[in-house]
Amino acid sequence: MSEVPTILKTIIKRKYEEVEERSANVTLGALEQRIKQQMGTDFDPRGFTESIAFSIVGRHCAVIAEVKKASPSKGILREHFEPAAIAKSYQRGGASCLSVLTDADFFQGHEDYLMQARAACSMPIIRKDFIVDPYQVFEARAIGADCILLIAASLEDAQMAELNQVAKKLGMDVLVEVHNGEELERALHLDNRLIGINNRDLHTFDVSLNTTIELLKDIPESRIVVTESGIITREDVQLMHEHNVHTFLVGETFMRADDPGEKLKALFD
Ligand SMILES: O=P(O)(O)OC[C@@H](O)[C@@H](O)c1c[nH]c2ccccc12
Repeated sequence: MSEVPTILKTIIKRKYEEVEERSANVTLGALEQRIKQQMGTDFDPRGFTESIAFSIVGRHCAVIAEVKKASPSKGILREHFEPAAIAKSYQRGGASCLSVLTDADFFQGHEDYLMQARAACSMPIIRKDFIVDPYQVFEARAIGADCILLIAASLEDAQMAELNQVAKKLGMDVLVEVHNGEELERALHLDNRLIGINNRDLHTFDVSLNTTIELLKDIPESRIVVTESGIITREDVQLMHEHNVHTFLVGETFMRADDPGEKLKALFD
């Protein structure tokens, strides 16, 4: 693997500790039990990839709208933070899916935020966290996540393949995130349709939409490309459409707006 950015290293180190702490508290068996009990209820997977594919066919555009209170690079993004109200606003605004940060230490997220957002809408949700262990994948399903994020930069090939399989077995979809050619090549070996290209460089926090454009040529038509981070203006959206990228993951621009769903409409309608 190429060099892992320092912030990511710090976060990942903490995640392994977190898994230890959490699994001592709630066993994997207990999580499996909870998942079983919830079968046949509103917790059943909502079809994340399917919702995106449906929006692209119907309106040539799919937006994964993020619910994020803060980030390590920007600090607090939204003081008045109510995940249920934000989810409703996003649904009115025409989002296809939601992304909810559950990491507490670096993004001020929480599992409860995902559950609150999901109960308030009918959209599928990705658990936005740093997943390194199958335990977290079970945890994601137990709280109602429909999709998980796997960050290629922080995972070995075998680990990524295993986490991908565990997610699929539980009925969830997977978004594999890459930032360069080497990570993309590894991601393409996975049996998975959604490829996220993060425009944010985790070494410098610089954002460049060229990251998406440059990596595109190596991605087969059968995959769905999600451009992630740094989408701010209608020109940004237009630029992506010109390159045949129609799926967007947007956080900060919406979180800084009074009404996130209205901002979504203003950017994408
Ligand atoms: O807030 P932005 O610039 O619109 O970016 C959203 C999303 O791409 C970003 O939050 C993100 C991309 N990959 C991540 C991995 C972990 C945490 C967060 C992220």
